[in-house]
Amino acid sequence: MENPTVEIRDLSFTYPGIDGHPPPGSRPLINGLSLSLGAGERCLLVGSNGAGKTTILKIMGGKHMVAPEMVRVLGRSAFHDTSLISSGELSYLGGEWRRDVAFAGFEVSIQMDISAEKMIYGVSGIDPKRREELIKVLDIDLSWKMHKSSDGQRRRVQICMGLLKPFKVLLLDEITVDLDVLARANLLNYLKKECKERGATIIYATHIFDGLEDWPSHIVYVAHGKLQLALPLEKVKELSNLSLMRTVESWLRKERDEERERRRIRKEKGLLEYEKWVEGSRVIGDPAKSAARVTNNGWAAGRLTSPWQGRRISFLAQIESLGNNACFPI
Ligand SMILES: Nc1ncnc2c1ncn2[C@@H]1O[C@H](COP(=O)(O)OP(=O)(O)OP(=O)(O)O)[C@@H](O)[C@H]1O
Repeated sequence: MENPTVEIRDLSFTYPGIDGHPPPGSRPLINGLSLSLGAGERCLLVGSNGAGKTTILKIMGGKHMVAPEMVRVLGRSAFHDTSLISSGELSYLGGEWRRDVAFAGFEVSIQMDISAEKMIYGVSGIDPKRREELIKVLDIDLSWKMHKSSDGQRRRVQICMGLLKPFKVLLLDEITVDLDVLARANLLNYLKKECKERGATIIYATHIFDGLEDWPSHIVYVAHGKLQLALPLEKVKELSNLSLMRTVESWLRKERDEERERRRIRKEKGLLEYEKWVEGSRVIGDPAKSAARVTNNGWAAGRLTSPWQGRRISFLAQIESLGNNACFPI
């Protein structure tokens, strides 16, 4: 793809342990993931709980350090180039919204005794027309006091703040849970328009498929931190005559059944049925015994190269059978 807005190349990542390094014997949480997205594309990021969606979005949003060549947004690394976020070119919406709303590089409490108007109009350099449109789309009452608002009302203000600057890339980590049906539908329409009219790129991780049937241009499915599938929506529809939600449900069911089967076999062989967890990372077997195969898998404080570079992306066998055209150009 020429000039991708988002480019992930062979990304591997492990949450660091208390000493700042991957725990002994840990396997990367995100493993050999590659993906390219272009201007105007709306990508739905799907996967079961714990698959790694939030971690991937946070890495793209510069919240975790990886080697700069592993993740490029608008040709830059968000972790190393903070102007990507502070300029508003890259916007990340998700995370601990109940406490804070990140804006222009600052964390502002969203539960203070402050009005929606003060928060929204307190941001300088915003196109007034864009601001008015967002207030209308999200149906925000400017007199709402943040400390006395409902979860959904606060959420609308948070979303408005995150969209005030005309982003080029938007990362959404399920932020519509508290929105009512109308607010959600209006927001999704607005975001689609942003991609179509301004060429923005959106990556949206969600479990809620209501109103999404024709929203995405691409579907990306991750399981256990690995890319399983990355396809244009039409291709997914060609492959499955089920609704998008039922299609994703069938993928997750298959994944769960395979996982159960793996556990059954492990148990049969007298091995540990479940993987052990050390410092939030997966460890197979006894961590002490497996210390010998410690690898640094992408993350290292002050270290900007990865031994995993150059590894090829791996897909499930079922996806391989689709051929190379099944994936975004990488
Ligand atoms: N700060 C952290 N330190 C260590 N491990 C973490 C941390 N955050 C998440 N994890 C682990 O990383 C794995 C992936 O988590 P992540 O939040 O990325 O998944 P997800 O696909 O977004 O899940 P969900 O759909 O439940 O939101 C999980 O097993 C989780 O326990």
